[in-house]
Amino acid sequence: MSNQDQMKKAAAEAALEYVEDGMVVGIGTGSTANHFIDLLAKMKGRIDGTVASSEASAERLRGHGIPVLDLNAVGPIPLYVDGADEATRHLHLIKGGGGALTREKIVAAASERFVCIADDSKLVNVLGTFPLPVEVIPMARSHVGRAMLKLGGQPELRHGFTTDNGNLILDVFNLDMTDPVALETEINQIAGVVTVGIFARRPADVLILGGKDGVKTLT
Ligand SMILES: O=C(CO)[C@H](O)[C@H](O)COP(=O)(O)O
Repeated sequence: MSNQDQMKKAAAEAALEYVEDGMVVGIGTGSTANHFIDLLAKMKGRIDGTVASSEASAERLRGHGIPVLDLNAVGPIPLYVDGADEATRHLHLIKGGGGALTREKIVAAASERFVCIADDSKLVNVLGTFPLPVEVIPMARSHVGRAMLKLGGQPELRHGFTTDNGNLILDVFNLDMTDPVALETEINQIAGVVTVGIFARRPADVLILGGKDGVKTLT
């Protein structure tokens, strides 16, 4: 396992502390979330089930014999655990590197506590070095692309990729993200945008970062 992967795993392990008996746990997507799934398997008898943010995570959960529930069949979720592509000290995030941003944002919104887990290379002062994923309805691809250019970004279609919802992803480079709440609101309002990968209006509540000197928690 690479050093970075060990740091991801250490963050995932620390997140287990937030899991309580009888909980339904929201589960993110990506390599850090996968560590969390594998670790959660050891305590699967203690939770009521999970809600997955992607088909890939649902499949991994089921592979461990962990029940996966429909979000519509559960009430508010007490805990959501997921990774991020970038995070700030204000717990604002960029997500969607794995293309699961829409379901991730839905599960995060439906959750009372969002614990974000990452290796500490993801911590940044200002979001935006990582290209911003935007999920778009296919017929709106060019329209949304032009809107991104107007905002000062350079959109690139994620070739050969379709989301779990049947949509496309534009990865947008070089956006000014000094006010992530305002930019999230602005991009959300563009017709054809399903979800923008800025998680600032609903930031994480806890950020657990694995590093070479152990795990740090920001709240
Ligand atoms: O937003 C995501 C998927 O849509 C992931 O959380 C993000 O891409 C981080 O992935 P990883 O844990 O593999 O570094």
